[in-house]
Amino acid sequence: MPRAIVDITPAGQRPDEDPSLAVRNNGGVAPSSAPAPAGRREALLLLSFGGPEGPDDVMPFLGNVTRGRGIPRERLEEVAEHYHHFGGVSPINDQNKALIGALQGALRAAGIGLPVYWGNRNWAPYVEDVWQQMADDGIQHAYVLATSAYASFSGCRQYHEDIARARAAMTGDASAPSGPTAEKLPHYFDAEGFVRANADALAAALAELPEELRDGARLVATAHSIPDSMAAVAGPAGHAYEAELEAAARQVVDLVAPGRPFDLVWQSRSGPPSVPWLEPDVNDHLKALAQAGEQAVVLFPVGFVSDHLEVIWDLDNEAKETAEELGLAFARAATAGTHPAFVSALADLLAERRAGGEPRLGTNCPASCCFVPPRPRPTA
Ligand SMILES: CC1=C(CCC(=O)O)c2cc3nc(cc4[nH]c(cc5[nH]c(cc1n2)c(C)c5CCC(=O)O)c(CCC(=O)O)c4C)C(CCC(=O)O)=C3C
Ligand SMILES: [Fe+2]
Repeated sequence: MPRAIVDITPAGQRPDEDPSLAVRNNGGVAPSSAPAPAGRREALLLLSFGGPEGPDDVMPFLGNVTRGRGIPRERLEEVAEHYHHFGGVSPINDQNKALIGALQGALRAAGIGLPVYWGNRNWAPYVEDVWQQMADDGIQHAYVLATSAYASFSGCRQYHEDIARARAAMTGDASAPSGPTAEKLPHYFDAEGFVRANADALAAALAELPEELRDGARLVATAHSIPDSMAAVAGPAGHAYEAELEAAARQVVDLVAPGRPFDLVWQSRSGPPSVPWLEPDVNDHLKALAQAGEQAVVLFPVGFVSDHLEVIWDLDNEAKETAEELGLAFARAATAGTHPAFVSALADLLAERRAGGEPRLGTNCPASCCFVPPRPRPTA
């Protein structure tokens, strides 16, 4: 069912102009540089996007995702079709459950006895409900692992806002947040295990191509397109989304084929055509490659952490079809998923944060980092 979403940041104000908005990081809790206090009851929370579990969920889910974000109706209907193609079920929920299972194993193995919870922004289990659950269970502090490795409003700041919203929902009063305090774990695009997982997948995808095409195949990294205006404010100095993606893709390729060139292109564009988003689109890029005489491509969606709907629809259906029409040999690398190196990198991030030290970007973000002004919403 759709859910009333409380506005955290009033429209028309910037956090650096209004100091009361500057504490939204980590739900209003300044990240600590000291080690976790002994005896504090802590948890790890996997915070994700959420996805529909059946046909009737699809439209309410899309309503939650796009509320106030100016996405045209036609785009929603088109995306709804993608979900209906898979029975109205997003793969992202099972993927998150699998990641939680793997994380529980890794934490046990590392002797970190924290329970792992799961909450989402756009679908059940909602982050507000899991916050109440953690409070009921006596959890005092949550380390929040978002299912995005990068900067940007969508990938970082919006997760901070989710935490703030969940803490505000505990009392129904945004000025009196309650429940467990929180620290979001930092961006992990450059974590060795994330890079290793993507590199293993890239090597496996390359090996799917006919042998004579492998050395010449074009390596193409993909990530979710975002509006130019969102890209311009990503990170403390702007454009951190693109910079982090470029850095991650470079490291991935260097593990497989040191120094080999690659392209970074964008997928899953949304929004009205009048609004510029990051380009080129992956399909346009494939056309340009074919025109330039390329014979084979390997796509690696380094911008995502699991093979969710936008990966399997936009790449395995659309981009693959484009490549076939163009006569390009095509392979698609898997995302990090539950690769053991990735899972242990995530456990390391948690251990690092619990040990204290300077909080890194993603945990501690400047007040207006990744800030995209909310669109004014119609008043009820
Ligand atoms: C940067 C980024 C990530 C990666 C970081 C992260 O993972 O957080 C991401 C992930 C995801 N995006 C997802 C789904 C959707 N994203 C949409 C819309 C949008 N995404 C955006 C950006 C991103 N999105 C933006 C700027 C919009 C426009 C609306 C707005 O300004 O907010 C829409 C609305 C319809 C449409 O227009 O496409 C849907 C359904 C799913 C779930 C897939 C599944 O169910 O398996 C996942 C993991
Ligand atoms: Fe998205």
